[in-house]
Amino acid sequence: MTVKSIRRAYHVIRTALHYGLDDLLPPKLTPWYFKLLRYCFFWLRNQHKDKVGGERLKLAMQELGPVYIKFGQMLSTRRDLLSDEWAEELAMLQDRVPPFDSAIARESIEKELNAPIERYFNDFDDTPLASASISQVHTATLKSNGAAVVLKVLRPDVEKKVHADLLLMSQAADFLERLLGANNRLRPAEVVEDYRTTIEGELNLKLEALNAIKLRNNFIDSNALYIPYMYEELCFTRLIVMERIDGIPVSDKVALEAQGTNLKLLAERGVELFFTQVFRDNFFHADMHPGNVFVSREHPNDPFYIGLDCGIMGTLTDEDKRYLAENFLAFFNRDYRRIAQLYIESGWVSADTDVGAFEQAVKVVCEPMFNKPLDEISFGHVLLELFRTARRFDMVVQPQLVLLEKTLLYIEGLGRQLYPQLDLWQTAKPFLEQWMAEQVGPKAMAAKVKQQLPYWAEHLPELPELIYDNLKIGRDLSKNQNKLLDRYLKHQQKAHKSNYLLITSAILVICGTILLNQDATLWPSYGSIGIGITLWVLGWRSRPKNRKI
Ligand SMILES: Nc1ncnc2c1ncn2[C@@H]1O[C@H](COP(=O)(O)OP(=O)(O)OP(=O)(O)O)[C@@H](O)[C@H]1O
Repeated sequence: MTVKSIRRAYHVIRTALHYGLDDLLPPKLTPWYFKLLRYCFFWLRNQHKDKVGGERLKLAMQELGPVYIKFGQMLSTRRDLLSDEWAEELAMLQDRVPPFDSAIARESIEKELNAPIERYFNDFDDTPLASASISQVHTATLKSNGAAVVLKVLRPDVEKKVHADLLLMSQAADFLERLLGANNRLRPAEVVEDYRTTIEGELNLKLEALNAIKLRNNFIDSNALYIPYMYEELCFTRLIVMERIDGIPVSDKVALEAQGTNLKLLAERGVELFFTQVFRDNFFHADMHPGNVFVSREHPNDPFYIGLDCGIMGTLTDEDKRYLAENFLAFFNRDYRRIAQLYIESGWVSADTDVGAFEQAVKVVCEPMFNKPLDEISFGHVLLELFRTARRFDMVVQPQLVLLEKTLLYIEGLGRQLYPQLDLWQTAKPFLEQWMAEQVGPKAMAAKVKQQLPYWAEHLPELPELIYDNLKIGRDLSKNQNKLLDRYLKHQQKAHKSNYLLITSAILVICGTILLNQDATLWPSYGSIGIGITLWVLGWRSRPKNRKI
């Protein structure tokens, strides 16, 4: 421990005591050394008795600086952990920090470029366009083609500060974990680990640039989302350069209305975008707060979103996606047993969970939602309630699902804010239905077969040998057995050989037919069908003639 980290630890403890955060722990979880600490710092203690717990936590985090502010913002999205009042209080934390000296910004930029700014840029503006806790944004124009760009550069020493604060946070979380016991639902260590992954991702701007390039390519032909062009050759870990955009902040409804933006279309496109990113591309922007989303100024009748800051992206496994889609469909069918089973099948809750009790708990939270008309039901809210319930059954936190739930809640909130009559179910249904159809329809089967063809191509030649080896073992075993057993084995050998040929022929014919339907090149399809038919004839001829042994 360095002197600096001891001083920081003291600052954190003093702030916590000042806002009476220790009082928020249940009395039975207050060990003697806590009491001693309170006694030693009695003059500092709880000067904000009049304020509620959430507000006290918010003020303390505000005072502790950027890393804690970002942590508070992240906590505010964990509505599966916090009550709505606490979450709303923490969501008010503002990540506004004074800009750092432009001379330092210049120095950092030149260090990354390994050249003076003037070699690549004209009109570099020393006054930053925006300044946040992790980075600062400056405008300039590219010397090579005069394009308007922005330079995003990390704050000096931000990595060191983040890591020092993260270390303290994880120590505090481990300590709390011990106080609360193994079966606590708050899981502070897990929450801090989650935060570490997020914030460490934000410290690597190159990663943000690569995410933006991928997302831009996914939506290159889209009329719903635009991602600014990244100048990849000028992107590094501590500096990225991208096209400068000119849009209206999505939260500025007055400006959007003033230019006659089609808000209904815009709201629907938001929901469409979310489902396309999740279900089509499996790559979604997971930090869609208002500062990162803008709306195009041109063609207000055909508006599109402009997305910035791709530092936090989410992906789901194919299984997670399927369970998720099935969860929604089971919810709309009011099939609560299926929901409970899905949580167990997916491994989100442990296999020994009492299905009946879980089903009941799900029913209690979901059933009242149907008191509203179907089009008013929020998918994000459904997920949130399901996760809250599942946590009571010790759901293992799935960070990717929490990201998804948080993004969904935000997109739906945004959609409703832009166009209060937005019919979420009608907008989302085609995506879910199409995706489910693709999962079980002939297309999905063809895709699976295509995916597995290399495996079969590799292992099919080994099959006869494997079967032969198996039979040989059987034969060796039977050498000393009686004749009947010998005859039986011979019969089985023939049957096995014939079955193998018949099954292989069926696989080849099915594959060939599916490939033919998929407009694939003709020769592999016909070849596969031809070989299939030949094997079928061989298999049929080699089957055992006598049914009796
Ligand atoms: N390509 C761009 N064109 C125009 N303005 C931009 C561009 N990129 C960023 N900005 C401006 O800079 C602000 C901060 O950018 P960005 O969100 O990428 O930074 P950040 O440090 O990650 O901030 P936060 O932590 O709040 O997300 C944006 O809200 C926007 O106003």
